[in-house]
Order: sequence, then structure tokens, then C-alpha cells
Amino acid sequence: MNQPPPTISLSDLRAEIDRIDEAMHRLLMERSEIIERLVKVKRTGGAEGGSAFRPAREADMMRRLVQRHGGLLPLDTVESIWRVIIATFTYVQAPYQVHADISGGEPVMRDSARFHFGFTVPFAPHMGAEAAIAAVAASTGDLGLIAAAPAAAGAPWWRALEAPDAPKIIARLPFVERADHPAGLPVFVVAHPIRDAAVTDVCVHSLHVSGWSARAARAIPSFAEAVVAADAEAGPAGRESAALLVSLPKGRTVAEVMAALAEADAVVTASVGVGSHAAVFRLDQTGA
Ligand SMILES: O=C(O)C(=O)C[C@]1(C(=O)O)C=C[C@@H](O)C=C1
Repeated sequence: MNQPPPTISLSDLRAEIDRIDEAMHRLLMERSEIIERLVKVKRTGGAEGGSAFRPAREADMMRRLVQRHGGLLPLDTVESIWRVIIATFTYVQAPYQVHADISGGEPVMRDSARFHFGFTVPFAPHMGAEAAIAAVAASTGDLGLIAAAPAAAGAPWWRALEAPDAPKIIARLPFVERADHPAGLPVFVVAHPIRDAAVTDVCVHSLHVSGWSARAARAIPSFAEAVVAADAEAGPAGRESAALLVSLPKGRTVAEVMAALAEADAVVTASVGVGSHAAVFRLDQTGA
């Protein structure tokens, strides 16, 4: 015999929602207490001053979050909630601003900054990557956001990262890329290097190339992601120069890129490391 379905009223269900909301809020308050203790442990570990941002840890947390997610709540929402939680807990440890290069379009960059860092962290727009990098350089623990556009990029802004004491690329956002990401603009995060916290899955290099040509562009190996800009510095007479920002996955070297370019009569005259970041994690590739 079929049992009649148990009756549950709207107010019972709302009481459940209230119980869950209160539990989530209390857990967030408990999280703040852990952060207070974590700040002290980080200091004794020698990480005093500068930014509290730990890109490797965040990349790992965001990957696990999206992998375990299921149910009605859209992944975009869950990701943005955790981005705000983590970015704000970073901020309460050591206040910082996000200096964003809006020269490629303000709305898309602002969306990216707000998605990844929320509204408590101040957003400082700059017209050009160099200005954003200069603001980061002048700060103790601020972050810069610059579009990691793979297409032609105007001026080679990454040369401002070359000096040994200049800021460096420390992360690439979104931590989890996917085709329909609501803040899907790939951006580099630039900061003063964080002691003992660099993640080197992908290493980023500034290359100075003489003898640049369409053939040389085609010769760049497919494992390398490259942004190319015209090089204003005069190269040897009659040879075109280019500035490249090349991202290499673990196990790949600048020497391999140099050898491939040499096949196309292009010579790398200088190569400078300008940072590194966690491996790009693409959700659609995992079938998740
Ligand atoms: O794990 C840390 O080092 C923290 O500071 C905690 C925390 C977090 O809120 O979970 C905040 C900032 C870091 O970028 C990474 C994670």
C-alpha cells in the first residue's frame, strides 16, 4: 500500500533555510577566528609585511570547490561567493588595493576585479598596464590586474616587470577557466614577489627578438602561449624587432622557443623571467 507523502509546510521549509543560513553565518564567523590565528602563524613563519595573497593555495581551493560542486545553485555563483570570502579574508589580514589596467575596456576589467576580489577590496582603475604596474611597485602589498590577451598587445608592458626589484606576475585568473565564465577575461595578477609563496607551474618570460617576421610568429611552438608587441627599441639595421611575453608550462624551456625561432631566422637577444603562476585549470577539459 502506498504511504501518503509526508506533509511539510512552507514555514517548516523556511525554518530549515533559517537554520542553514545561521549555520553558514556562524561558520563564516568561525572562519574569521581561524584567520586571526593563521595571521600569527604566518608571521612566525617569516611572512610578515607585504601581501597575504597566496596564489597556489587559492588555485588549489578553487579547483576543489568547482570539482565537488553540484545541485541547483549555479557554479558561477558558488565560485563568486568563495572568491569574495577568500579575497576579503586576504584583505582583513593586510589591506590592499587592486590596480587594474582598464585600457582594453573598463566594464570587462571591473567585472573581473569585482568577481575575483569583491567590493570590500578597493578597485583603482589605471589607463595602461605601465601605470598599474607603477602603482603596485610603489605599494607594499597591492595587486595589479592586466589582461593576458594572447592577441597583439600594443606596447610591451611586461618590460616594466624586468628589473630585479620590479613587481612580477604571481597568478593568472580565473583560477578555473571555462567557456561561459561570467568574468572570463584571462588576467595576470602582478605583485611584489611573495617570499616563499611562488607557484611555478607556468613560467612567464619577456623575450627580445630580432629578425621578427610572420614566419617567426608561426614558428612559436604550440606549448608556448605568446603575446607579441612591436619593439620600439632599434634592433640591428634592417631587422624588425619584437617583444614577446611567453608563458611556458612545466618542463618546457626558453631554449626550445629560441631554437624554434632560430629555424625562422629570428634571434632571441634577451630573455628575462617576469613571473610565474599556477597551471591553468580548464573545467571543460576535465569533463567535470
Ligand atoms: O591560507 C592562507 O595563507 C590564508 O591567508 C587564508 C586564505 C583564505 O581565506 O582561505 C586567504 C588568503 C590566501 O590567499 C589564501 C587563503
